[in-house]
Amino acid sequence: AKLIGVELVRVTMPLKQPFRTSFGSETARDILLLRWVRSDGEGWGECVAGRDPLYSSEYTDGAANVIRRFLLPRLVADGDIRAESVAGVLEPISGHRMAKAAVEMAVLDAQLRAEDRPFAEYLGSSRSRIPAGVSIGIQPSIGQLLDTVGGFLDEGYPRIKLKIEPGWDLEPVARVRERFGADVLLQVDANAAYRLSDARHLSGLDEFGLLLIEQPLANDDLRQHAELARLISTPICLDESIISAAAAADAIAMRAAQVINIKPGRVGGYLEARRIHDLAAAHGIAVWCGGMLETGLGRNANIALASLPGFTLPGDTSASDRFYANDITEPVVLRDGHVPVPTGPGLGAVPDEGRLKEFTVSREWIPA
Ligand SMILES: CC(=O)N[C@@H](Cc1ccc2ccccc2c1)C(=O)O
Ligand SMILES: [Mg+2]
Repeated sequence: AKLIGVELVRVTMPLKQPFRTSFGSETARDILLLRWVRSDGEGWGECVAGRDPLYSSEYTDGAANVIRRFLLPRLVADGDIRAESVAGVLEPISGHRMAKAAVEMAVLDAQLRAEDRPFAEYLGSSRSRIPAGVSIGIQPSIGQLLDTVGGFLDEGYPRIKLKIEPGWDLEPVARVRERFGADVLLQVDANAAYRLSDARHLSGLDEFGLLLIEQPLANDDLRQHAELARLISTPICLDESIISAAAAADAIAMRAAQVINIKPGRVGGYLEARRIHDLAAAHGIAVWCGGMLETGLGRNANIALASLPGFTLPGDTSASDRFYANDITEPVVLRDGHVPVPTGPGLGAVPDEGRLKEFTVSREWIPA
């Protein structure tokens, strides 16, 4: 089918509460969406980059720029690009994985819709729903943390993740354990806030029976994570460090990660994400699907990916209303601690025109 053109749509989604991590606090999500228009239909992609380059070196304006100037021209030149070819065609462009992932996602959505195929069927997965975890930011006080945790447990979330940083780690975990007991599935995410010299301090988490500690050290330091893994008993999970299947192979071989958080945007797309799932499964490494405060577009695609069998731990695939009062798609809803795997064609969701309009900041049409 012929490519007619691509539309870059910038939306700003206000968060219900500020979301604070060790790298900053966010009150709204600045998101770049792509509408991939073919002669036989269209597809949507979502770029997970933040407005500012804090979680990673990518940022929303930069992604829009690299897509407009370097990624689209190469794909348009190809004529009738298929999703499975996008990564190869874009390989000469160095980095920009989140931007590349957004483009591949839009191509994949359009392709699957044209074939009337649900993403889960394309992946060969069969679960109809998956358990959903929830990520809780650093709170202003222990009291507010306990209220927030209690609220999400009351909603039925089967797994709680707490953001931690130096000065907000042992006590919050101890107080959550004290209030909610030892059986709650509990994990922490440091977003690279610690150093190897903090190992003794971090071993203080070992008594709390956490599922894992996510990305305790610097994004580019597998060796130090392997050292830390010998000094603490809490399993180490990597997020920011795992930027590709090759990086996952290194982390597994070096024992720098016992668990891997898979984020399609971070690794360059859903097809690379599946390769990491397959690699981890071959090594007996558990994976779960991370979140980037996606709209229902990325959220539904993540849920379909997370329905693959190797995703054995609940991911950050919370309901839409965890972050947003209104989503730009039909909201993802939590039921009995699970979210449904989308069954419609493509990646499973389309924007509601009215909602999209409400949050749109700018639209830019790029003819093929
Ligand atoms: C759900 C969760 O904890 N996500 C990320 C952190 C994160 C949080 C907020 C973000 C906002 C804009 C861009 C990137 C962001 C990444 C994580 O697992 O580490
Ligand atoms: Mg993380």
